[in-house]
Amino acid sequence: MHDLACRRGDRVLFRGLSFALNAGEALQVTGTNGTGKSSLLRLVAGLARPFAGSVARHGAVGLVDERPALDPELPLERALAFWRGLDGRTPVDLDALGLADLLDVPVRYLSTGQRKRAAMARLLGQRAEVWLLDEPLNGLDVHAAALVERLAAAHCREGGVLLIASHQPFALAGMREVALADFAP
Ligand SMILES: Nc1ncnc2c1ncn2[C@@H]1O[C@H](COP(=O)(O)OP(=O)(O)OP(=O)(O)O)[C@@H](O)[C@H]1O
Repeated sequence: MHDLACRRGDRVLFRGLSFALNAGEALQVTGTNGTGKSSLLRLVAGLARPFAGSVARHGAVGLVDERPALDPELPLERALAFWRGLDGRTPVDLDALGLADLLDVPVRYLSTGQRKRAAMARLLGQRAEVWLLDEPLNGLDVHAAALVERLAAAHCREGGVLLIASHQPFALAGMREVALADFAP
């Protein structure tokens, strides 16, 4: 991220944000509701264009936000199979994610935490080098939250890059933190 600025509607949310993440590094962006955390992830993902500055990425990007890209009408197994057809057949431990007993349940019936875990399953299958996690612990019970923290640590150990947007604490050794409010105009 180089000298990045973000505008939504007629308001500039932040400006002058520069940051570099190398392989294995993690950064948490913090800030109160509406400071622009999700907007920043969308800029980094390439889903929105910066008002100023630029983003450069190396490697594939996996974004997990509150909208899992899983067909709500399909049973979970088939919704995940759709992505396996595109992402490749990386084995994902659905048991560890607490999803093994839910494979016949339509995605629209999954609880908030179950949907989040399903989104993590898809992310793991994607094998993207860059993980962008928007409020990754939202809706998760303590066991699932600890699991996601372990998955994030493993991702970084394997040389992945991690950018988290959250106002909640996320336990990850060595993760740096930046407060988006410091870049308000
Ligand atoms: N398409 C849009 N047009 C205009 N304003 C928008 C648009 N999308 C988001 N915003 C505004 O941009 C601001 C930042 O939104 P964003 O979702 O990035 O914040 P956030 O820090 O992730 O908040 P939260 O902690 O509530 O998730 C909010 O005030 C929001 O209303």
